Amino acid sequence: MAVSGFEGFEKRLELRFSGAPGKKGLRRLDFSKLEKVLHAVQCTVVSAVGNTHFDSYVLSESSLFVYPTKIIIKTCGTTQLLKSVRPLVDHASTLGLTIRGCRYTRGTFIFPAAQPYPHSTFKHEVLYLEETLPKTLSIKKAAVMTSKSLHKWHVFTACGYAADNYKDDGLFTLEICMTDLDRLLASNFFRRFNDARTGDLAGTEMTDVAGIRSVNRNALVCDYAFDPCGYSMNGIDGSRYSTVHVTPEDGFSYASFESVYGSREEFVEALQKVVKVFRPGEMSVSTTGREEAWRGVAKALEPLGLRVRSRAADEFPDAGTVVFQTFTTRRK
Ligand SMILES: C[S@+](CC[C@H](N)C(=O)[O-])C[C@H]1O[C@@H](n2cnc3c(N)ncnc32)[C@H](O)[C@@H]1O
Repeated sequence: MAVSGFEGFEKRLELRFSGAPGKKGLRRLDFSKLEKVLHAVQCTVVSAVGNTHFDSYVLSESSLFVYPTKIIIKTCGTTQLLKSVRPLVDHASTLGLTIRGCRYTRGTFIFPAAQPYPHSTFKHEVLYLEETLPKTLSIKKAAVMTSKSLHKWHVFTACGYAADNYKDDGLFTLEICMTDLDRLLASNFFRRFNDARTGDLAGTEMTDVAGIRSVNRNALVCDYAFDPCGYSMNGIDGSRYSTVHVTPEDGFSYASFESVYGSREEFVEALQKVVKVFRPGEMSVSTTGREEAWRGVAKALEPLGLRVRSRAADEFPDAGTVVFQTFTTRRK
């Protein structure tokens, strides 16, 4: 942990592959190999669950999702996420899979000086990715999407041939980053002193008490409570994942939510439920994929007292349209 506090803002990496012989693809990767990759990143698995579509792991610092031809790995704190790129590409190759696309995103760190190389600056991260990814991923773009506050959205994407470029599959990814959480609501993510319970049991209670279960009642939830505070959960619902992470400490409180949606109607309800769980003073909402996904976000947040402060949009190879919007409460 940084001397001053825990860095909640996650780094997120998505690697897309092709050529999976057999249905399981990357899911055939030995757990011991995954553990070694995570060791290099400096985190461990605390809980795991899977279904017919994918495997989901709650990590000591956020989450990992393994699909037959896609890996999403999200880590916070002072982890070195990008150290996973080379071993993941190499392991995939031993399974007959070739990397086709890479997407790396993150917000603005609360404690940037505590980040180790290559996460010390976005420039270092981009150079590291460019040096580490196979040269075949030659269509690249890196950009920092700005806002009226300190919050920025850092995006790097890379893919190979034009044929590997982004294809609209009707889905988009929603990523929410919330800071300055309501103190009373944040207290739901502190464990009772000496409660003598496992992280899983305490996590399940937090999921219910905080109202996270109601965000998607169809999801199978894998949750974990850290000691003395902190919470992570992965939800799995068919082929779709959702994930929530909470750093509740006052002064650097942070919570994130991420999921995949097919329609605006679907996600607007989830967005409102998530905001009610945390009542953040400030938040950002990033939508990646379908261009029109951002519409309706401001209207959904307005009744909850959140006012749009900025909106930025850009196009990325392998990702489609990214729209980054920031909000503040009226009390600010
Ligand atoms: C891993 S969780 C959630 C991470 C997520 N990115 C976030 O900040 O929302 C981080 C929270 O758990 C707490 N925590 C307690 N023990 C921890 C551990 N061994 N590893 C990581 N976090 C721990 C941290 O202080 C922090 O409040």
